[in-house]
Amino acid sequence: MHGHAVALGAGTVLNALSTGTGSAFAIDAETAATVELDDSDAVTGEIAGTVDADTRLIERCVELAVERYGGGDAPSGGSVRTESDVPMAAGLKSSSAAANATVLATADALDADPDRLEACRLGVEAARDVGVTVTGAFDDASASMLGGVTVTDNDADEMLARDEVSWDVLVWTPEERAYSADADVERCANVASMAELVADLALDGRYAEAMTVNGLAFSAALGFSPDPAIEAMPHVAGVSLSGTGPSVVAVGDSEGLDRVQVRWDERSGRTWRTTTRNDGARIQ
Ligand SMILES: Nc1ncnc2c1ncn2[C@@H]1O[C@H](COP(=O)(O)OP(=O)(O)O)[C@@H](O)[C@H]1O
Ligand SMILES: O=C(O)C1=C[C@@H](OP(=O)(O)O)[C@@H](O)[C@H](O)C1
Repeated sequence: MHGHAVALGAGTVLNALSTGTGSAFAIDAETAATVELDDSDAVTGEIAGTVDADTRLIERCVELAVERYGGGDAPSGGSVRTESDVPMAAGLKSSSAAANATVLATADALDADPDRLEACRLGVEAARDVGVTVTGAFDDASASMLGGVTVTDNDADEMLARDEVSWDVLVWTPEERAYSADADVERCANVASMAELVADLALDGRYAEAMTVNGLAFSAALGFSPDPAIEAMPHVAGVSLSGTGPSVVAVGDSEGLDRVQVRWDERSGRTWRTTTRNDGARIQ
């Protein structure tokens, strides 16, 4: 029984670590998952291009999805392999993209075509089970699954708003990695009043301004330099540290982003261009 699906990476509008309310937007970077189900009594995971990466998230996603969509004589085991354009633990929602793609690929292997939000909640449950998240990251997971920009309550796994956006996007991804599970949650709690302001802006549809305020607050709270954002601000609609970092994302028009790219190209790491996506994850 074979299944295949693709889900999207995302950038941050509001980091949920402070208040539980979060917001993210899907970008044109994809993670693909291929699932084979059998009666081997165990699920094994593999992440293309890595040797010692943590495969527990995708293995747990297969287990939960088989339980949910498999019925009475469900297969007892299988394998899952992901291939991803989304850099791991760089703030661009690699975990949400991997979980969503794996849940949908498992459903595909079982000939199911689940409701996308329900499938997304299953990936969030898997992320909580294996401890790769602080709040469950329903904000990131819903943007990755549905496309567009979402605003969510991560304590209740509820959607507060969803919109379509069409921005060019510039991303700076330094070499370092920052696992969400290691983030300093207490420092994030200190900027709760700023996070509330960001949520108000986002719920008003002022996503790009919300992002910029978020970036200043959370780069300070999490100990990242605000310099890349300050350089970008005169030329873009919005710019923020993405998630718990280290990537920084800027959105706006192409000419403004060109000007910022010249500056960010001088930094170590990778500066790359993409766009927002409004179509979300798909079974293939
Ligand atoms: N392509 C992938 N395949 C399987 N698991 C992945 C993949 N990418 C990320 N993960 C899981 O997500 C974890 C990183 O999550 P996190 O620190 O939240 O980073 P991000 O901000 O990129 O989501 C990894 O340790 C791994 O468990
Ligand atoms: O683990 C979590 O609960 C979260 C992690 C952060 O994202 P990253 O995983 O991109 O760092 C943050 O932006 C999100 O709102 C919630």
